[in-house]
Amino acid sequence: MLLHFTKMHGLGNDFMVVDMVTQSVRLPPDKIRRLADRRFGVGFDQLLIVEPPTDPDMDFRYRIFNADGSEVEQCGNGARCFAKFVRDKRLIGRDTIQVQTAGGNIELIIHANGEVSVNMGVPRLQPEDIPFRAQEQRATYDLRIDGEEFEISAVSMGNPHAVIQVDDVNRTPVARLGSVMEKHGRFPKRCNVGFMQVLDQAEINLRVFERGVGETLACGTGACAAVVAGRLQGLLGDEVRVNLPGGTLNIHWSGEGHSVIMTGTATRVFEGQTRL
Ligand SMILES: N[C@H](CCC[C@H](N)C(=O)O)C(=O)O
Repeated sequence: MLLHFTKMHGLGNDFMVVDMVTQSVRLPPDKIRRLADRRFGVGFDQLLIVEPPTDPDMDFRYRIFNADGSEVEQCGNGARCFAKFVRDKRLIGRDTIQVQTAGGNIELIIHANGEVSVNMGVPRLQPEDIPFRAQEQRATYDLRIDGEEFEISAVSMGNPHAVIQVDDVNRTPVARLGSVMEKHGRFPKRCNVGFMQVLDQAEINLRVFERGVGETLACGTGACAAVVAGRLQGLLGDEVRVNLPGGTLNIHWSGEGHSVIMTGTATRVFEGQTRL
């Protein structure tokens, strides 16, 4: 059985994108893990599946699997690549695309310059919606990681994020702290871990240790979660440039109850096929 796919990335966060509208293949977790392997398989941070919607108001359904085979609720960089993929494959003729995901429905807008804006929906801050174990919703929570006390924010963009403010992202032990924080007991579904260095009200540096993957070159939902966390602490304004190792995203959020809008590039690397 041949599986056709497109290799793409959003600021170096890389994806194997599979059209399950015109082809149909079963991809169990062990097969996903093998495909994710950069030596024995295609190699990716996430596998993105394009499917027909089950919600008649949506154009497509978008499923996301981490390199470890776990299915997750949302992927921001992947959403921009999803938009480019369905337009390039002529699976849709419009530049505004309504997409159903496990983490909530999102709207993708393809701009004339090739950049894509994604309405990522309203961030979820109530502990039970993240999910995060806490008595009440707060802007920050005290947490012990590896014997050290940290002040973190907890935000869901459909997927769970912890955000930790640091003085310098380049001097932060992201792998050590991220690997402990990802599995912290107060996040029942584990979490993505963002390390945010606030430069001023309109710009941050960010590194993200992703749930089920490890540190990636960029994380779209992580960028959204960091801006939400920073704004809730009065550190950031409505428009923020987020500098990630793989490039910069523009995030707009005008406060609680409003949607987060993420804008950035999407890149196709190559078309491929693999025998299953
Ligand atoms: N790279 C993705 C995030 C994937 C999130 C996944 N690691 C999870 O377990 O939630 C992004 O651009 O938003």
